[in-house]
Amino acid sequence: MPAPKNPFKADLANGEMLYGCWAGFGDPYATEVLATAGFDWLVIDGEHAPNDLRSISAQLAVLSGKHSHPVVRLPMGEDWAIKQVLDAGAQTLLIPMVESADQARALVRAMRYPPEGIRGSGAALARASHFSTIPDYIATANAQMCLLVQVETVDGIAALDEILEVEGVDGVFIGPSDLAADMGHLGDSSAPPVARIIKDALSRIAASDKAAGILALDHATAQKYAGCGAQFLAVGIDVVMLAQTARATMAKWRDDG
Ligand SMILES: O=C(O)C(=O)C[C@H](O)[C@@H](O)CO
Repeated sequence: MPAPKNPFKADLANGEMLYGCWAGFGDPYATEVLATAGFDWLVIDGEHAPNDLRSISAQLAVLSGKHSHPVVRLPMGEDWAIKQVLDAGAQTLLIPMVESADQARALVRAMRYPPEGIRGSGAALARASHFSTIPDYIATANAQMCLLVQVETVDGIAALDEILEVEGVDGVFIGPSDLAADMGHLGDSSAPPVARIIKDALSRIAASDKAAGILALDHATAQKYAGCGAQFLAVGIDVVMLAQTARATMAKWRDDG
């Protein structure tokens, strides 16, 4: 019995359009609610949301068997952290601030068991192997690993062509907020210089053998990014959805009664 198939990795390779959403409450109950919406992928965000290994593991558990595929984002691409979340059962990682092909190659190796990589062998006690009930897990896990690297700085954009050549990278996600900040347009990813770079980057990624990904919170921008070649397209953040809906609801009753 092999490691579980990664449907998200397969759908990316088949050119499927995949719509995602950020899961930012750091809570399995909220992520389970979000999964009822039917998004193709959900980002369990360990970079900007209050997540730790326990909360990430709990969210992986509630998403097991559901349509929404869990994409775990780590704060940074550290080998030890990658080892922990893969053992917890993550198969798809989104790693921020990737700025070189060497960095991307190191991430590929960190996600794979030897001889292809350096992932520590601890599957015997890991949720990933269903606690040793998948006898062939370590022999078959590498093929199901899906690596999404975030290119979101001026240096990262400059290295994009080399990053696109790295075997084992499945997708490249352009981080509009951080890219705008690094370009001197903090808080404004719609600034013309930033928009031009994003458009060019998405089209170059889409023209490669990798999938292009990005996040947009308004429909028009998301459609524009899709038109530029974005294939895994995040179209919302759960925290923002709740905050905006709650405030609008109170404002309406305060105004209309
Ligand atoms: O740079 C970006 O934009 C991203 O990487 C996405 C953000 O981190 C996301 O949390 C929305 O702000």
